[in-house]
Amino acid sequence: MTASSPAADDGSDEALALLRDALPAPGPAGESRPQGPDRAEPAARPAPRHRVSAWADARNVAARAGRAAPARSHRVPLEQALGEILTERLTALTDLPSFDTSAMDGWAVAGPGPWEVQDGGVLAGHAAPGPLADGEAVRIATGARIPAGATAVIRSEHARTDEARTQLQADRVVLHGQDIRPRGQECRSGDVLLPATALVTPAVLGLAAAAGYDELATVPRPRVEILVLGDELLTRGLPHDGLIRDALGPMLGFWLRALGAEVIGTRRLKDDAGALLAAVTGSSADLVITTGGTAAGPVDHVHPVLHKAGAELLVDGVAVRPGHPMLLAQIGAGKHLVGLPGNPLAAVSGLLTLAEPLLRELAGRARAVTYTAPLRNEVQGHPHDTRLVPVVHRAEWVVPLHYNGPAMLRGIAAADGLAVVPPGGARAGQEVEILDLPWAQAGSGEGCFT
Ligand SMILES: Nc1nc2c(c(=O)[nH]1)N[C@H]1C(S)=C(S)[C@@H](COP(=O)(O)OP(=O)(O)OC[C@H]3O[C@@H](n4cnc5c(N)ncnc54)[C@H](O)[C@@H]3O)O[C@H]1N2
Ligand code: MOO
Repeated sequence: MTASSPAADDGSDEALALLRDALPAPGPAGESRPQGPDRAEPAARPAPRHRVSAWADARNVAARAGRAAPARSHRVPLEQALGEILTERLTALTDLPSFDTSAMDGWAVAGPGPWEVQDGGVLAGHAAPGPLADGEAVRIATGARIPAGATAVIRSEHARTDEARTQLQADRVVLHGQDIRPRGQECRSGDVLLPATALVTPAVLGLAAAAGYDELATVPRPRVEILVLGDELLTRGLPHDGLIRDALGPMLGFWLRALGAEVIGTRRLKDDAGALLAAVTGSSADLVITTGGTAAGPVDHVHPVLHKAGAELLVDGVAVRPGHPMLLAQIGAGKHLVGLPGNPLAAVSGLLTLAEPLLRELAGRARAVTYTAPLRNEVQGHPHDTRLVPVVHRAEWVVPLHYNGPAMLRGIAAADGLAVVPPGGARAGQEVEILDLPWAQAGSGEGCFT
């Protein structure tokens, strides 16, 4: 990396710690150093069981698995369709507006002025008003029906009545049809408003309601069950006696929902192969997510359980740091399991590498437009593997964050996204692909991460 920060040009820089992988840093930051064949590794490490997939290939396999699942559609009340993808075109069920309507509060007038003011007035949502003859005017509210015979609306501030309030005079020229929204101005019944494949946003819900819909046909959110594995995990209080807090249970459900999933449950299981087998084979979810137990330790049960369950491993290890033991398996017809490594940032890496493309395709969503941004600082690479490194946006740059070790969430919690650093690393100024976090906005990410 560059020896000194070149970018002490904004107030936040002191809070931005740069990657120091090249330094022999002791302590927690040292964990961010890539582990690989070039580095000293425990002598006891077993030989790899299989060929790991390249990072981009693994994502493609996950996306293909999602695309291969049978197409699904359901019809749900509008409010339940938010965030889902339309499976049918949104066709107007009515003209919009559905009647000639006043665009302003004022007077509906017929023919040239001055006009004789009629009794009463026309309000939005009320019964059809009586017709106007030439030379007549009536008070009218925005959104009210235009009386038959009316030729224009004059805004209240552009006309005056005499003292007796029986005669109306305009202050300016009145154009034929002014401030009248004609029926069908926005669409005619049967017009296609949105294609199937459109994402249902709050604005789409509004349009659908305006166009007469009570329900929408959409791709159901893929149903996901989360199994958090580990004897060492606590759900409350401070770590003690070798026990630690479960950092994944509180995070994954919301993250998966942001990725388009319906989370049907989060269960915590002890390191017990039988319990895991029963949970995996008994789950009704489209996607089971496990955390931990993916490696080859004495209580790492995911591989043996998948074998016992007759699952087909589609991805078994990915050349990415952190997260390389992640896996994807088919556990039944249209049913998948993503095994996330237990180290929390490694689990995030697995979530974005395998779960995101799979869920995206199952939910019928389009792939986010990929983009690159220049790194403000050099990032040391792994010799063979892709690295995913938390970054924040700063002006036109992305700045790599410290505390990016596999067991750390401090970097990612302050990040806007993850930089995809190719094997071998990336120079300062080099363009790298950025995976945005679902909630990130460019320029956010303040926090203490030095
Ligand atoms: N001999 C080898 N050992 C390890 C390798 C390897 O290649 N050879 N890979 C390492 C890497 S890299 C990772 S990542 C982990 C993956 O391990 P597992 O998926 O089997 O996960 P666990 O062993 O269950 O846990 C790892 C670590 O994470 C902590 N953890 C687990 N769950 C949670 C949670 N819900 N919240 C917070 N922390 C969690 C757990 O306590 C461990 O510290 O394997 C390495 N080992
Ligand atoms: O590097 Mo592991 O894959 O800690 O995540």
